Amino acid sequence: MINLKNISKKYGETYILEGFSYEFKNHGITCLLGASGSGKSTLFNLLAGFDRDYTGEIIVESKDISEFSEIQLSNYRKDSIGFVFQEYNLILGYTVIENIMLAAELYLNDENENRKSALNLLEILGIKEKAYEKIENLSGGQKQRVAIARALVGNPSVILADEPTGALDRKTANEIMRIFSGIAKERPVIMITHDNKICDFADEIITIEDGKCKCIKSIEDRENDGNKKVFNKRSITPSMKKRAALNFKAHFKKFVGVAFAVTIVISAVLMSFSSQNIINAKIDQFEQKNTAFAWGQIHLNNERKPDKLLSLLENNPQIENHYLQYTVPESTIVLGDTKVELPSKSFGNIATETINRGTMPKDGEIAISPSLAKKLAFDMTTLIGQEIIFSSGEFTEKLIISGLFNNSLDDYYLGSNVEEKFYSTLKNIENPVSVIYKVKTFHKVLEVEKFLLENEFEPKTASNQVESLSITFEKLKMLFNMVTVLIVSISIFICVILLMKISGIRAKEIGILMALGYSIVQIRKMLLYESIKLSILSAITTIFVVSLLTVFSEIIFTKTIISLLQVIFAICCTFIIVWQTNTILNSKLLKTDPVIVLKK
Ligand SMILES: Nc1ncnc2c1ncn2[C@@H]1O[C@H](COP(=O)(O)OP(=O)(O)OP(=O)(O)O)[C@@H](O)[C@H]1O
Repeated sequence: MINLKNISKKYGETYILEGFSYEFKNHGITCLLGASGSGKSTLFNLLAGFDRDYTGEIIVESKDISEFSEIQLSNYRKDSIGFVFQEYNLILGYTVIENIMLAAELYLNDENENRKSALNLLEILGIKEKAYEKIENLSGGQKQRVAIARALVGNPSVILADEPTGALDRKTANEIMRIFSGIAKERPVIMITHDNKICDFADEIITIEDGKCKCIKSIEDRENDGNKKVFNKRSITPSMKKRAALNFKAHFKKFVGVAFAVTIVISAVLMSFSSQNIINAKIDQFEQKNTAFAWGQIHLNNERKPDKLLSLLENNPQIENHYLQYTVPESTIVLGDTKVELPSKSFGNIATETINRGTMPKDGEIAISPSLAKKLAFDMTTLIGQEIIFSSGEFTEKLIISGLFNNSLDDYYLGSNVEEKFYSTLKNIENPVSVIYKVKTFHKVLEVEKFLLENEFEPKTASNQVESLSITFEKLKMLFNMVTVLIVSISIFICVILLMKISGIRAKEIGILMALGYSIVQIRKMLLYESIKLSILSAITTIFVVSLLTVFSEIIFTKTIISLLQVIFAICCTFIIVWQTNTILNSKLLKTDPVIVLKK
């Protein structure tokens, strides 16, 4: 049935097998003994069709396997060979029956029939009661029985066993060998071993010496004794979708781990964007409340014409508004029956005043000093929000008191629009006292101030407060960014470790599938379905985590800090990252060398 003709195999310039020839008998156990490094595993890999780099002929069931294509080799492993390994090479996370059905599915598409034949084999091997147990809960001997059942379920012509008792104690090893003796009645069992005691069960013993075969013990070939078994082969295409689903179930915890790790990375990035949102929102809020901080004022000397300054302000894109200020005449403020007369004054820059109650005046508002407030009401705190009538010359306007600012004199500040309107009603105004300007954004105050100083104009601004606030905001942003970078780094590290670990486990599984006779096309399909499932799971995890973050942010910041666009971005990113990473890992997995992974 198996005839090795003049096999030569070398690594580099060293021949491991050189003119190795041997014809295996059609049944019985053949032990391949030999010193370590003599070439036993090399021969095993050639017989299995894992290694094609050799000369000579390997004739199995009248066909030379050296002429097989990759697909034909997969079919050869599926139809002709049943593998048993020292380390069992069963799929962890699968149950006993699932491991056996993994091989059975290659022959028959009927789940019930496959289950029946798997249970039947388990009964023969004495572990039927373990059928629905997870592989990791079995003893070494039980695992090897499962591996034997898996090897037999396809009814192979040959059993190839690599140190099948190497991990077992003597008693269990003998039990397993008795099973092999039974199997060997119908087909050849070729077994690599170091263990001389195992050879007691062997019908034939061969060894490799100087790359050639040396027969130590032989039996009469009983090929023509009329008991030759006929190996019926049915070949079908197993459902890789179903296989992917089972894998997904078996590795669910690991997949969830990966999904969460990726989600945390994405959420960390999202939080980084959102923290910028929070900071910007806080700055905006502050600016809204403290619009006067954006004002600067430049006093004009009599001899200095304001034309150059006005043109500088006009052309500066940071400036939102500017106007000339004049000395204003006496004025009156009326609140109900109370009327207060106020002297002539020039407006300063409210940005440099300290507001101790309420806010700085905006459009249609006025801020007053405490001494003036006292003249208007007994309890000055009640004044905020009240309406007064301000009049001076021809100008009369109803204004709301926005706040109280620190000043010992009877003084007031008008909202900028009111102030500007007021100037337009003044007659005979020729000499402006100062120019006042407003920058568009609060944190540009310092930039504009620097620009004016460079042009030899010295503005009066609230630069000290603005600077300290800007530094605080910057530090806050930096802190957020550092925390984000830290979280992202840790998450990426966890992701890489998890994916590498999963990849290692998966490589072994891919090796097992290859040994069982699954083709690369089938394995690629299975990995594709798994990738889709993992990517969807990761996207769902992201939706879950982002929803939680949104709820928390609403509780903590009392508003949504993550926009819908950011959520969609996070979900898409998760899907793409997982999909891409998987595609790269899967292409590496498909290049798995079963020889290497099955030996580990
Ligand atoms: N991929 C390889 N590249 C180079 N040399 C290799 C390779 N695989 C095996 N060898 C060498 O070929 C020789 C035979 O190795 P092989 O694994 O077949 O021996 P073995 O008889 O199975 O040994 P052991 O009983 O220790 O498993 C050794 O000297 C080994 O170093």
